[in-house]
Amino acid sequence: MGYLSCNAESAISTCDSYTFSKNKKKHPISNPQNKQFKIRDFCFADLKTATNGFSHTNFLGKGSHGSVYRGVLDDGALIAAVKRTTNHHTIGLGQCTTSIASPAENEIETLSRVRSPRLVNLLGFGSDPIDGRKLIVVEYMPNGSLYDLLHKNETRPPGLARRVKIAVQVAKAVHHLHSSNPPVIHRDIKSSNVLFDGKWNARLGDFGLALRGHVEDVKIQCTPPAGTLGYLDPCYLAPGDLSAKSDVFSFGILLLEILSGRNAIDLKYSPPSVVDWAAPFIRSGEYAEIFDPNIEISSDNSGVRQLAVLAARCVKSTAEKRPGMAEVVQCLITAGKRITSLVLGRRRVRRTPPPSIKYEPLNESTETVKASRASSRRTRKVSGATSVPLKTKSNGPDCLKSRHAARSKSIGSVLDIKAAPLDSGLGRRRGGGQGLGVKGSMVTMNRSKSTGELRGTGLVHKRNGGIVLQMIRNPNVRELESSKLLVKFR
Ligand SMILES: Nc1ncnc2c1ncn2[C@@H]1O[C@H](COP(=O)(O)OP(=O)(O)OP(=O)(O)O)[C@@H](O)[C@H]1O
Repeated sequence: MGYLSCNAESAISTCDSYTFSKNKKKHPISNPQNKQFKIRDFCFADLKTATNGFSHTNFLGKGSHGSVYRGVLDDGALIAAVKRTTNHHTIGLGQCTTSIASPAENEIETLSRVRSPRLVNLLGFGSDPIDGRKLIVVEYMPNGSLYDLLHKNETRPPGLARRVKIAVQVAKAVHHLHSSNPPVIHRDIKSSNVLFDGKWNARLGDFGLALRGHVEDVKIQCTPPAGTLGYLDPCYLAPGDLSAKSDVFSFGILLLEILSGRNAIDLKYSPPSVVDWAAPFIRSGEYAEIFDPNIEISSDNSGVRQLAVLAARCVKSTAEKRPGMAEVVQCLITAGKRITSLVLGRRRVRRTPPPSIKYEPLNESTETVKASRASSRRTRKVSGATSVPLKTKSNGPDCLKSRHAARSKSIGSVLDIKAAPLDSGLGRRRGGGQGLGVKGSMVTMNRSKSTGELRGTGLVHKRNGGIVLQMIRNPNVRELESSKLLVKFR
């Protein structure tokens, strides 16, 4: 994808203290945040040998500013990625004043000042003695990019817990940049710039467009907007519009991409923009709709709602209304915990058979009922409705007789459902349920101890060959979210 940037060759540089200076690179740069680490000035011949003469076999990929090669250095002790830039074009840094910074120079300058286990860190640099083109040597990421994982993964798509873990790691990377002094605004957060290290931890890379400095600094005030289409903050139209919140917007797009598995701009969808596509679902509370249909999710999990709402907040059209990255990190961690606890719950349920639950249908014969929720897209769509179909394995007319008012595997825990005829002494009909015109059974629900939250009363109905559980308003349960069945109370 191309950059929206003003790469004016005539750009002139500022004399601000952060601009990369040719004089500085003669000697290794010590990193102020990690005094131990020295940025190395590699000899071109060594980099050429390390990459087998920039051969095809060492080729890792090509970006807008150059090709990347795997390099073996220090007699095999160091494996690095060597980015060989293809041209001298500038990223418009410092167009108000006097020097030209290429993306490579900018990347070296920025990365030599920040260092984190969440970033693809700079190891050193070099330059081609013939044409002076820069070579950037960074940590080698052997497991590809997040873009590949999400969009080119032919095997199993990553599950929700893993996606959230990745989102947390990227959010921490961005937070680290924003909280550096002076702050760094990445300006190009996207899935192809998130790479996986040897332990499959996500790292943020490609600092070609990054800006280091305070927003009021001359350099930032003079640098034209740049970024990748689809991720670019719509508020960022002029240099003076730039703030850390532009990164928050791009991160929000990335989060939507991670959750949905669709591209930031995807012509297979209508509308093609992931924001335009996801926003109506989130606005109407149909959070589950924005999640990748290839992964198991529990639409009634509060973590799911939290993720969707967080993504929506990050991509708000007003920059000031977007959260800061510290809040984003916290929110993702909380959501991740909720999701992980559910996954653990599900595993537990798989190992131990669910307890039998007494079910007393209208004919007063006692049946055992297991609670589950349908995981179909159709069912998720009903999340905003008054009642939720509880899909049973049998969809036939006899499904009421089938063992349960079921819950999908994705929910992970079992609901105790005790049902009794309306006219039995077990429950008293209150308010809801009158309009369905189907004689139902009164049920009381208690969530299993492992995850315990749901309590309420409802009606079981036979409808369209399936079972419908209609919850009746429980004055003690105020929030829809309290229900683990995504039932909207009347
Ligand atoms: N540190 C690295 N380790 C391993 N592979 C890398 C590394 N850095 C980049 N690559 C590979 O090289 C490719 C090109 O990377 P580069 O950062 O130049 O461009 P990009 O991010 O894909 O695109 P653009 O330049 O348009 O942002 C990437 O797709 C990635 O697969």
